[in-house]
Amino acid sequence: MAFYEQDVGVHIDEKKLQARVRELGAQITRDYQGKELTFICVLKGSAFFAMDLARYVDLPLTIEFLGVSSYQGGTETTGEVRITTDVSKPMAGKHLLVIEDIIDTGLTMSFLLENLKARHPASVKVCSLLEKPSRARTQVPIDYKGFVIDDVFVVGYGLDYAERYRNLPFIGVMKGK
Ligand SMILES: O=P(O)(O)OC[C@H]1O[C@H](OP(=O)(O)OP(=O)(O)O)[C@H](O)[C@@H]1O
Ligand code: HPA
Repeated sequence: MAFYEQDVGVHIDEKKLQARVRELGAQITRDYQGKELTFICVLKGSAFFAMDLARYVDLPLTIEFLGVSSYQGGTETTGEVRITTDVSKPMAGKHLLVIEDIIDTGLTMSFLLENLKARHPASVKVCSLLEKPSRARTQVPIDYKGFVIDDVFVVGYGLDYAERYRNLPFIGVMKGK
């Protein structure tokens, strides 16, 4: 039995996940023709998604990482979003695409959009693999969306529970959470 099977069930399998990531990459490629794009990968959760997506984007692409944390190990947000690592360059004049694994309450993304817009980029758009609309506390625009999910705590493909399960190649659901 694999290490996760007792606690985690498959929610979106690897094949479906990769097919959708490929479609999103093609859509982004079409929409940003003629432009230079900057991915803002929101750590840690979006790391796996962002790196797969980048391979499907056929454009000149700069990759920046921005670390934020608000769940701090549990299944409920603390409501306080903290930047743990900032991007390495000024963002003024750049076309930014913020890459997230999940928009749950929306608090992280709404904080990030306000923060990034204050840096005077040419544009800011949002790409999130998952959206959990039933838990939204604030409305955030999602320009590119992978899947809409129900109110379940998901793990895998970057998403964690107490730092575990990020390395699963599929989206799983925690049994009993
Ligand atoms: O819409 P929200 O309710 O704000 O939740 C979404 C955020 O929560 C998770 O990050 P977390 O704070 O757990 O940090 P991590 O990515 O390092 O796991 C996830 O990666 C998003 O960034
Ligand atoms: O469902 C989730 N799983 C893991 N991390 C999260 N951060 C917000 N929602 C989730």
